[in-house]
Amino acid sequence: MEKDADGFYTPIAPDAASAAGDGPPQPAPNSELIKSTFEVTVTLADQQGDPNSPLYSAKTFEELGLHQDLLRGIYDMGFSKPSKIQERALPLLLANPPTNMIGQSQSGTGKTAAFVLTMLSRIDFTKNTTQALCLAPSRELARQIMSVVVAMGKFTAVQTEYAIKDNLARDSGPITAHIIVGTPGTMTDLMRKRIINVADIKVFVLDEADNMLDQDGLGDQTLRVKKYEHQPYLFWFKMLTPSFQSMLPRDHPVQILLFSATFPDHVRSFASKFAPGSNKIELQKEELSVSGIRQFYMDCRNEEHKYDILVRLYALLTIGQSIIFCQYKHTADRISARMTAEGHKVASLHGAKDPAERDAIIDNFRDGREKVLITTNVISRGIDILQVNMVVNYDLPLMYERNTGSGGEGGHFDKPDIETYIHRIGRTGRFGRRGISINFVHDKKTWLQMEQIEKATGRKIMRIETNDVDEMEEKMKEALK
Ligand SMILES: Nc1ncnc2c1ncn2[C@@H]1O[C@H](COP(=O)(O)OP(=O)(O)OP(=O)(O)O)[C@@H](O)[C@H]1O
Repeated sequence: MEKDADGFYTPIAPDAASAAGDGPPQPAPNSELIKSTFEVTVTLADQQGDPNSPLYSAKTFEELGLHQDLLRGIYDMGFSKPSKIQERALPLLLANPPTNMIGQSQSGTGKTAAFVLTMLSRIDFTKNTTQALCLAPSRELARQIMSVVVAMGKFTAVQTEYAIKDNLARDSGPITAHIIVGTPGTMTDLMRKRIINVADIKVFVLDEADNMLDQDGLGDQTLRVKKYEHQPYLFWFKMLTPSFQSMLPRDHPVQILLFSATFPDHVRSFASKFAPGSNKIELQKEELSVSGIRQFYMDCRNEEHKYDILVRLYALLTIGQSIIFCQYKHTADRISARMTAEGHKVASLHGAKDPAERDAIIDNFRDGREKVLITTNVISRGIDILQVNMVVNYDLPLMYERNTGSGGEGGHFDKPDIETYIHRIGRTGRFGRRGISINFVHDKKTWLQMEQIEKATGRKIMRIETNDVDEMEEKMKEALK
């Protein structure tokens, strides 16, 4: 397949975009071109035609035949041209009759706009009924997706509603919003109670689909089990997926869209069943993460040394914004309390905090009022904050494996969680920007785990000396240039 240097543009500030006034919508002024080097494979559901043909890619948003109101929304957001995934996916997503899609593209390459435009394009605004549902694994991501729906739909009559915890009044009546964005547990609950009416649903989107469709103990992957306490939405989805699907309307087809930066093999086949007959856009295995993210590691002596190094990095962490990932909520709380007591300004966010507090913490971070966020996997996926230029894996992401053998009760966290690693580091280096990630390793076991990650992702992870702060600073500043 031909390499395409044209697919990937940096955004420009929204206020610099051509204001959406009267007359035909105008693209944002030329933005700096960034070479897109990754390759995608397109497989068409009907096996007809050549997926490399220009017919299957759109170099401009106009070519897509989008409604003027949507074009105005896109340009108002400062987008001038489609990114590679948008260029490839949108013609397939918008074609009639609607076809399902499994869309894979690296973190920060613009998948959200692809599925949001599809939802908005398919809404019949003359009807006050729910016509599109979108599920995301965390409330933070659901809120972010909603902000894109609202921004892109700014010049349409779209009505939206959340299906996230504590967002609806207890006695709220039926929802009539065109698009509902939420998390699986609340969405399913509202569907069961018939507060959400699915009769007119045309589009159903699963963002971070591989995560939510991970069937764990099924098929030949019976041993690959993640521990639900650490990813409770997996539990929800595993329990609810079959009933969820059965709640969707049967009298007309629903376009099912599955998007993610990762689709591990054991999820891929289930995804194909969940979204039958889909067009597929897939990444090569060795291109799962973007090249703009420079990856480093630091050899720490022990757990306490990890903390010391983090504190020594503080000045660097606050040059832009940074996210520190821990395996456990209590670790995130402990190190943030300790750093705060020592006079550093940091925030911590995890799933045990109440919803209002979570919203305030992520909003503060998004607006730059907090510069360092210490967290768990809860925001490892999807969160798009362009100023984040550093990600620290204070603990490497690990997956839970059940013990094998007779009487194999319990399990252990020993195996690196490659997908979560790819998503975590993808919180930086968004849309062609540069970013750096640093892994803390502190013993042979963690070193070997990191080696497995390096092998699986095919990207070099460079060592940084922990006892030479100047070298540390120099290397990092160099990487961000
Ligand atoms: N065509 C475009 N022109 C300019 N900027 C864009 C364009 N498309 C998307 N962006 C911007 O790129 C950033 C990343 O997009 P998005 O969050 O959709 O990435 P993603 O592929 O969903 O990433 P992830 O896998 O991490 O969820 C966003 O800030 C978005 O506004």
